Amino acid sequence: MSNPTARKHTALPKAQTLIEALPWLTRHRGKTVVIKFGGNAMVDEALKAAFAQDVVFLHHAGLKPVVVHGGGPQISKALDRHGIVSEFKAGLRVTTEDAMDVVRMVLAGQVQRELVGLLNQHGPLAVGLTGEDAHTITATKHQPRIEGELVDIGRVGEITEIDTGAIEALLADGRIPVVSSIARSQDDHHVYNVNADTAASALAAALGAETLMVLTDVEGLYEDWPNSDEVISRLTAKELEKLLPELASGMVPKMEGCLHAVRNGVETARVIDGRVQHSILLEIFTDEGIGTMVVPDDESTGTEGES
Ligand SMILES: Nc1ncnc2c1ncn2[C@@H]1O[C@H](COP(=O)(O)OP(=O)(O)O)[C@@H](O)[C@H]1O
Ligand SMILES: CC(=O)N[C@@H](CCC(=O)OP(=O)(O)O)C(=O)O
Repeated sequence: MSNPTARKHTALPKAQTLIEALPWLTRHRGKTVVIKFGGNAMVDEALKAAFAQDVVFLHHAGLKPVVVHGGGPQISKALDRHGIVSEFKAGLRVTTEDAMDVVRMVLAGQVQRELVGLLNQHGPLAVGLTGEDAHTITATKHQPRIEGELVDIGRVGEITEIDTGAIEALLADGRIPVVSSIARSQDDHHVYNVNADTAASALAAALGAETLMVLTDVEGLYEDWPNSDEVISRLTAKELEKLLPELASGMVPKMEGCLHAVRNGVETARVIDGRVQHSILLEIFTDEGIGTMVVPDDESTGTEGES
């Protein structure tokens, strides 16, 4: 027969881990966290399942997670199957009318459904929606300027308005909203393709979220990409603003999104490595964090690594 005292002792480290999390949980209880899960980070089944566990953990710990998902690689694969070539300009997908149908089908019908399914393995928690639903995200045609010229990239949207009503109602009902980055159009009765980083940051700002977390396929913002893998662990909005013109395509909407978020009331915006299992919990529970944290200018003197 096993010794009950020894059994209690082996469980002690688990109790200590829970107790260590107590100050963090007390500080963040009731706060909204917008988590962007990038298509490039959704690389295997175990990672997606661990992501769902982390989000459900935050929910049960009393936070209000809102998931915004990407799906760039998944869209490119589907377009390829339809014989449509993927082309990016200014980091955004050139989206013809035909491509838009595929984008919507993949984001809302495939990627979002899969995440909702994974989250709901833990209970009746997740509800999927797109920016079209209840006017959550409204956009107008986006025309980026490339070398001084306005360029037509099809049905790509620039967000003009966010209505947080549906998401707030779901949060109040104890649900986890899972949002696809498709917007209703203010110009016609069709829809727009919106970059998922941009959608996540606009939602974080409109919801008054405490944190925006962007999960991607690199460790964070590299100081001198692609020459070195030195990650910038913390920077202020002003410091980030200076860096923005030097950044390359994939990081541009992410870091612009982080800047927009912290300039509009979000306390911290973080870029973290979604290829690491349980990266959300690691970012939260380790003092130094594991990725890049952007803070508003007036918090530049805040406690190093405070999370
Ligand atoms: N300074 C940088 N630091 C890190 N990654 C960078 C940087 N500049 C460009 N990148 C690229 O950005 C990519 C991430 O963006 P993206 O491919 O759009 O990912 P996601 O699908 O997660 O949105 C990285 O894999 C990397 O190739
Ligand atoms: C306009 C635009 O580029 N939209 C993106 C939407 C998906 C996305 O942003 O996915 P990731 O986060 O995985 O990159 C696209 O069509 O790929």
